[in-house]
Amino acid sequence: MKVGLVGWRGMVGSVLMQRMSTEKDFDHIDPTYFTTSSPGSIAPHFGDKDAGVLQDAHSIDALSAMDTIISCQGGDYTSEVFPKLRAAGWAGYWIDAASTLRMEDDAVIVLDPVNDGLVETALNNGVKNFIGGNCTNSILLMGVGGLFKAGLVDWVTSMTYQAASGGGANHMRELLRGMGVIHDAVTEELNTPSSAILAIDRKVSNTIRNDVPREFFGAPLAGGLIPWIDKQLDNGQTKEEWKGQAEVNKILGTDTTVPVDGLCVRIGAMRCHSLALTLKLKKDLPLDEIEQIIRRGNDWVKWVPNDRDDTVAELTPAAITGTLAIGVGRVRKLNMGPEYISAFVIGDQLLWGAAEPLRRMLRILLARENAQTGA
Ligand SMILES: NC(=O)C1=CN([C@@H]2O[C@H](COP(=O)(O)OP(=O)(O)OC[C@H]3O[C@@H](n4cnc5c(N)ncnc54)[C@H](OP(=O)(O)O)[C@@H]3O)[C@@H](O)[C@H]2O)C=CC1
Ligand SMILES: N[C@@H](CC(=O)OP(=O)(O)O)C(=O)O
Repeated sequence: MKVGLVGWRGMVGSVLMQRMSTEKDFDHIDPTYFTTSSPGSIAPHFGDKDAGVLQDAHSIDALSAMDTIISCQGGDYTSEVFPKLRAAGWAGYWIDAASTLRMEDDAVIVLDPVNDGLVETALNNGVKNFIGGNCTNSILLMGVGGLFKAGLVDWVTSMTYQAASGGGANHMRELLRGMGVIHDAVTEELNTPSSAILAIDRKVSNTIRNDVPREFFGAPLAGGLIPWIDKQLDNGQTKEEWKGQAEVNKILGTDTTVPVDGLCVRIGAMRCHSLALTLKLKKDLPLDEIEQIIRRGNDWVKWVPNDRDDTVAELTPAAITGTLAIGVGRVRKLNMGPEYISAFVIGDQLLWGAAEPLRRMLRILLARENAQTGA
């Protein structure tokens, strides 16, 4: 299969290349690398394959030669190039990390451990556009998808704690610079055990207000949080919050909309998104049964018992970052009634939240191609 890779050197694209190398995906494809900035330069050698030189990511002719294109280049690129490519008659598979096409009727939001049936049906029906979901929603469903698939969820509120990486590489750098600025302001006092903590705190507060950089986030993130992610909508939701219900229901292919809503908050984690959930179940189930349903959701659920030691050791960004595990813990019955449960879900937003569903979609296409050719 001739596979065009656009956006391979960006943050999401780099994680995708790492995962494709680890999983030996390159053994099964004939890769061509595209660039918006340096066509003609030497292409990278992922999977030890010589791919010649970088092709122009705006060349409809060059793109049209591909059977499948995977783009991590971003929404502006998709908006500009995708319609031209289809208008030129290209009938290949388009796999994309950007949100641009997600809610289109002729596109499926791909998260195969949760919606492989829907993906299969779409392929059989000739659908060609497969788009990765919003990171928060993919992590939510990788965590508690078992409950949704069992038809047990009446509604869910999702209060999120989202990492800097969701904004991109510059946002991660800004967070780290901010941490450094704060530390620099009180280094001397920190090295003096007798210094007064309230004096340190006063200096830190002033530094956060005045000196922590905010060019990319628009507010100081280091030492704080920002309870707003993405654009403002007329109904008071942020765009990130709006995506919750829209995407979760589309991923699941629900006939009746399951309400999903909550507040999305940016915090000073690097690349792990977390969600504190309140789920109203359709019936009162014992906790051990709920645990089994969640565990059976998919192979990546890492169940964390609701006790202190396990939670602080296993249900944190420090434990989850860089792994494909989706931590699910703090599951207990809430005071509101026996059908109300809490859950805390955490995952690496560059893996399941961005790159992993894309490479798995490629694998699904390769498996179909092999089945058709008898290879
Ligand atoms: N960040 C996230 O968490 C998520 C992002 N997405 C989607 O993925 C898209 C890409 O996001 P992300 O990977 O963060 O974007 P990046 O900004 O990291 O990369 C996008 C492109 O920028 C160009 N670029 C310019 N300067 C550099 C540089 N110094 N290093 C690397 N690339 C550079 C590259 O294009 P070229 O090689 O052509 O110059 C690259 O492909 C987003 O727009 C979004 O639609 C989806 C889910 C999550
Ligand atoms: N908006 C997400 C990251 C992202 O890229 O989302 P989307 O793929 O829906 O645009 C965040 O900031 O954490």
